[in-house]
Amino acid sequence: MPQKIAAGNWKMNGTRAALDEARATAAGAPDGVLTLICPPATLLPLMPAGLAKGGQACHPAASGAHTGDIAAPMLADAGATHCLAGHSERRQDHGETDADVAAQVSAIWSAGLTAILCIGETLAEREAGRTLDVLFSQLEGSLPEGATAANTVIAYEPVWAIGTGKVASPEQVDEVHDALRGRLIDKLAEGGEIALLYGGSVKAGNAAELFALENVNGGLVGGASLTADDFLPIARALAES
Ligand SMILES: O=C[C@H](O)COP(=O)(O)O
Repeated sequence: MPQKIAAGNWKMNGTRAALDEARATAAGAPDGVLTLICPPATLLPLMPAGLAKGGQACHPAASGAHTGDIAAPMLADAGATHCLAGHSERRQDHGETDADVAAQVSAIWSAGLTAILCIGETLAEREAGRTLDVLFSQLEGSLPEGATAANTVIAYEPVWAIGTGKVASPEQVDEVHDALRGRLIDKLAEGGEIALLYGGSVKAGNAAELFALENVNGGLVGGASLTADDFLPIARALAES
């Protein structure tokens, strides 16, 4: 069985005052689930024990003259075990291509971290009936050779559902996750064991029905991961699924 993962992405939110929420989340994290928070890099070394920690992005190089960037070994040094790659906000705001994302995933692996590779279609692509084509193409282009259940997690995040309050329906998520699972099994020896997360307006009220789906192994949660009151019920719903 793939690992169950409740992953929070704090995005560009949080100063030291937010560490109280991380502490409360760590204190209430349920057994049987990897509860992970990807805070801003400034908070990474300050995060409490009892939670897994992740970076939100990294540069493909291990060091060098890249002002403002963060390298995967620095994230590892600051306590991260995971790092997101290819989040749609990075693809949009920073023009990251599949090739850029693949280079980041390789860097994440080289630093001994697990990559959480994000893929997702826009509303226009969904309405044009291209959802699976887009996702398979992102998978092909942004996941290098060598993915295993230990070094890779895939997060399906429909762009139109991120931060909009519009969660994908269980039918839509089920269809996509089943297709992704099939593709991973076809391509990779450990494709059946790689955790598949859903992301996009996950909250306490919809978590249980999403996590009940066969190929949904957890969530990548943005807004509802910022407080323990919002995030813990999601992690608990996953533990009970
Ligand atoms: O990384 C998290 C996703 O972008 C989902 O964000 P959201 O839960 O605020 O919609």
